[in-house]
Amino acid sequence: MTLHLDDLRVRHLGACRYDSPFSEMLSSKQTSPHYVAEGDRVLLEDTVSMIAGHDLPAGLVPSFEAAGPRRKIYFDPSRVTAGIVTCGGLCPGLNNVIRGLVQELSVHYKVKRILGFRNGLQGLTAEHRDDTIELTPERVRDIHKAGGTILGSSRGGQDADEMVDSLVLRDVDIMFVIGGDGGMRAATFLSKAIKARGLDIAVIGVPKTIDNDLPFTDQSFGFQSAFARATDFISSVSVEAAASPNGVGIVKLMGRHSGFIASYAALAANGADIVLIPEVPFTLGGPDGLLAHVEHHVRAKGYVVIVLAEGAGQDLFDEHGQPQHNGRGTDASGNVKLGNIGELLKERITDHLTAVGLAPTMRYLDPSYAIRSIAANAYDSVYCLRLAHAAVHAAMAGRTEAAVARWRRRFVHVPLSLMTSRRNQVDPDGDLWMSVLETTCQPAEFGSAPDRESIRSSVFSA
Ligand SMILES: Nc1ncnc2c1ncn2[C@@H]1O[C@H](COP(=O)(O)OP(=O)(O)OP(=O)(O)O)[C@@H](O)[C@H]1O
Ligand SMILES: O=P(O)(O)OC[C@H]1O[C@](O)(CO)[C@@H](O)[C@@H]1O
Ligand SMILES: [Mg+2]
Repeated sequence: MTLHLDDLRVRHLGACRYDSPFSEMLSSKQTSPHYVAEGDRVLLEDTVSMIAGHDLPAGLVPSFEAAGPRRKIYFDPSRVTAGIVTCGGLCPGLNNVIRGLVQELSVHYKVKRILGFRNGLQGLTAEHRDDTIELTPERVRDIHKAGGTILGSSRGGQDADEMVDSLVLRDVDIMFVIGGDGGMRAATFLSKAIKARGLDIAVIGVPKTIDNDLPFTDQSFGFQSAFARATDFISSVSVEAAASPNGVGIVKLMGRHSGFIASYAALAANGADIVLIPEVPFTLGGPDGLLAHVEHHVRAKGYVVIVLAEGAGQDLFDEHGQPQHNGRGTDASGNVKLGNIGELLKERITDHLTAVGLAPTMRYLDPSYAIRSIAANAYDSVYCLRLAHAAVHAAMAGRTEAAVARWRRRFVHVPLSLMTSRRNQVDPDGDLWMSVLETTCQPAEFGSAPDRESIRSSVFSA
């Protein structure tokens, strides 16, 4: 998908006429390696060949609007009511973002009121629209020390007009949606319904998910905290497997259809022999298959450690007649339910090793929610705070139907339509996966795996 400058422009509600509380501080700000001045833009691409490929003057190559405080703002802060909602799966840092939004809105912009809508976007339905939490700096003082979200979260669809009615009835002028791909779709959906009704309400998305499956951001917040926590479980099964005859240590990690958590956790723990991710299909049998490779490790060093992304090997269920493990169907938000690849591999590895006389000692861990229900680590805490600041500046400046993100280490405004345009996945031909192969010394592919694109399209078609 070739992007042009116009594809990266975000919608503005109108002219900014009010003085910003930051206007004095900004008077001397210039673009530098450490700051992007108001009006300057951040390049989408960062190699000479990619830039040259556009054959355009610098000002016309694709670029994002820089995030950050403006000299003039669209809303009169004294008349602003802000709303905040958290949706989808839990993620370290949700409370940090809420706290950052409340502090910036209250302390610097001195907005009139901040409402926390409960339990995801269902909190914007007629049934729940009045069940809000008044958010103040005192109320959020210590919330960043705990995982989860003080507002609650949920999955499932809501009617756009009903949600817009709630914003109107609660006098909300700016709405912050903290969510993953689903939440960003919801924010898009909400923004378009607001525009269709000619309403002056800004919607700003703060991209969230441990999966890191969102595009146009360096990383989604919470991802680092989650994969850091996952390394503890990899270390545990490595100790267990190494101390057992024919030890087989397996850790199954979240990440839905993206293998970032498994890849980064394996690199961080630096102890895995095999990493399996959704983006790289594998076969079980045959001389080059996974089972033969597992057997090789057990024979050569007495044990094997496998880091398994929950979305890996989904194509195997049909081929291997394992419907009992295959979730099939979708969750309330329409996300495909994954088959339990951990159970399938446990069974197939146990059968294979037993058949060749290497009865295994299986050590299997599925940390599942343990890696996403924790508080944010120091890195994500800072990242969440700065995303929150950027989100408030964007909303107060009348940007809408946009998300705030960090792109090539600069904070930028990304059109919501781009945030949901594709799923961010590990590139099997990219440098991250190359690092995994260099670290594990596993083959680039196990057996003559099916065509990657056919796997990808079949998994994501639901
Ligand atoms: N296609 C869609 N159109 C409109 N709204 C959607 C859509 N998909 C999801 N949503 C809304 O976004 C909310 C969250 O979506 P979802 O449950 O998929 O989690 P998410 O935001 O992707 O987060 P995570 O991936 O971290 O779990 C849903 O409850 C629903 O309100
Ligand atoms: O929260 P639920 O509905 O159990 O969904 C779990 C899914 O949510 C995530 O944690 C975030 O999308 C995925 O990694 C995981 O597959
Ligand atoms: Mg999602």
